[in-house]
Amino acid sequence: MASTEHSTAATSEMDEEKEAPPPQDLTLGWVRDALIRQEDSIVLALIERARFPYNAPAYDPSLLPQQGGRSLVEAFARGAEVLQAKFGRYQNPEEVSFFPDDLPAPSGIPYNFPEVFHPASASVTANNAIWNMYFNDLLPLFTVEGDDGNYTSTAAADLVCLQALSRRIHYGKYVAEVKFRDAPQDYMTAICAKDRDALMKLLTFEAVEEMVKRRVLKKAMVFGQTVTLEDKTFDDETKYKVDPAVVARLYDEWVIPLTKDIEVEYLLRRLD
Ligand SMILES: O=C(O)C(=O)C[C@]1(C(=O)O)C=C[C@@H](O)C=C1
Repeated sequence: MASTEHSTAATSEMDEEKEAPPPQDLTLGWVRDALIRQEDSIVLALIERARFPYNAPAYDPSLLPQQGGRSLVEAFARGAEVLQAKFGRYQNPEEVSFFPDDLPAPSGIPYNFPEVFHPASASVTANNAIWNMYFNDLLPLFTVEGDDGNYTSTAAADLVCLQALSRRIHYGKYVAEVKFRDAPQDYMTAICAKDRDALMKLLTFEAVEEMVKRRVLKKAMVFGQTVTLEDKTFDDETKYKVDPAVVARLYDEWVIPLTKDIEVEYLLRRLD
């Protein structure tokens, strides 16, 4: 009996860790838990990318003339998206393509993902802004200068970071939908007036944002330590795999503001 109880408890803990599709009766608590889980993916993706130096040739379009003016990173991302689209990645409304114009029809295993989004709002995207922010602002902050020739592995690691950031930021659509359903009258007034400032004010919870920033800073410290068998204390001299301050800044300057932009854009189309 005791062992059955134990295994039941273990299963439910594992279920909490697993990423299940959003339920139809979405709650703000459920969406926020999903955002917390995605913090792990983002921090770990940055740590993986930081294993390689900056690797400038991966971003230089002149080095791959046969790719029609595209850098290795862009050509790799486009090719990876084509392959992943073919096997159904973008059937999941959580996944948003960076290059949607060139994608083939899916021929993967069919699955009925719950339709949570309002149809007119579903196509809202911030992927251009995410792409530009990642390469122009973020990447130089968490990679060291240098060239170790691992351009394709670098491009693959970049794409994992971009996809994790994109998924998190576009989760703003779930947040917006659930907030709209919870207080339709408040939101309808601002939507009808096309009042972006009022919408921004309605959907902002500063105390939650502060908690998110403190938590990602802590996660970058915990996940970014070098684990050894010796006892040691962590202090200002501790070297982290990615600077925790950069992860906090990523959320403060880009992830949270872009999530809020997605929420506003989603809501503006919510009554169409
Ligand atoms: O949790 C929410 O209510 C969200 O809208 C998400 C989020 C975030 O990006 O983390 C964005 C806006 C809020 O001010 C708080 C947090």
